[in-house]
Amino acid sequence: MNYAVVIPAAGQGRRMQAAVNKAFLTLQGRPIIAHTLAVFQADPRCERIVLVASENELDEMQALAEEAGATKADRVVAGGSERQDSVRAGAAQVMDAPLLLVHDGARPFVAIERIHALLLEAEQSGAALLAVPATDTIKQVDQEGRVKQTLKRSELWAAQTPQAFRPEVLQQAYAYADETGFQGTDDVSLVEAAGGEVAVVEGDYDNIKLTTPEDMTLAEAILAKRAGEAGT
Ligand SMILES: Nc1ccn([C@@H]2O[C@H](COP(=O)(O)OP(=O)(O)OP(=O)(O)O)[C@@H](O)[C@H]2O)c(=O)n1
Ligand SMILES: C[C@](O)(CO)[C@H](O)COP(=O)(O)O
Repeated sequence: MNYAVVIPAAGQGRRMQAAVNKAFLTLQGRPIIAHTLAVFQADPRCERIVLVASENELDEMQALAEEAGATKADRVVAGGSERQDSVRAGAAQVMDAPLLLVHDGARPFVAIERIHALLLEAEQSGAALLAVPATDTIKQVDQEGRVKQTLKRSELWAAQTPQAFRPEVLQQAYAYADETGFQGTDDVSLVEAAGGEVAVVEGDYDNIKLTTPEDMTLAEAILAKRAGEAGT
C-alpha cells in the first residue's frame, strides 16, 4: 500500500543549542531536513510529503525542499507549539491517503526496507512503529533523584519514527485526545491512550534523532560509514 508522510520540522531544537532550527544544520554540506526528505522522495511508495515548519520559516523550508528536489513535498504547513500540534496540522492535509506515516524531520537515516516492513504491519494492525530493544538498563527515578525501580529491560524498546497509521485509526486517536486533553511525546501513544493496539517493527540503531550536539558527530560518522560501504 502507498502512503503519505508528515514530517514535523517546526521545533526549536533547544537541546541542540544551535543558533538556528536544527533542521537547517548541515551534514556533509546538506541540511538535515534535505537528507530526511531525500529518503521519502526516493521511495516509490511515498505519494506525498507534508512538511511542517514554524510559521516564520515556511518560505525558507519551501525553498529548501525545492532546492533539494523534493517534488513530493508540495505543501509546507505551519506547525504548533508542541510536536503533537505540528503533526496534527500536517496530518489534516493527508487524511485521505491509504496509509499515513509520521517521521521526525530530525531523523535523516531511516532505511527504506524498514519503512516497507512498517507499512505491511500498519496495513494489518492499524498502527505500528519502528523501535529498537533498549540496550541500557533503565531506571525510574522520582522527583528527588532517587531510583524508584529498575525496569525489566527485556520488555523495553526505544521508540523511533516513522510511526504508521490507517487514517481512521489516527482520526479516532485525535478524537480521544480532544476529549481528554491527552498529550503524547510520540504519535502512537495517542492510539495506546485511546485503548488501541500498536504493533512494533524492529528498526535500526542508526535511525537516530539528532537531538544534542554530540548527535551531529555521530551523524557524520554514520554518513562516512555509509559512503565507505557504497565505495564513494
Ligand atoms: N512544536 C514542535 C516540536 C517539534 N517538532 C519536530 O519534531 C521533531 C522531533 O522533535 P525534537 O527532536 O524534540 O525537536 P525540537 O522540539 O526541535 O527539539 P528540542 O526539544 O530540543 O527543542 C523535530 O523534527 C522537530 O522539528 C515540531 O515539528 N513541532
Ligand atoms: C517521536 C520520537 O522521536 C520517538 O522517539 C520522540 O518521542 C520525539 O520526542 P521529542 O522530545 O520531541 O524529541
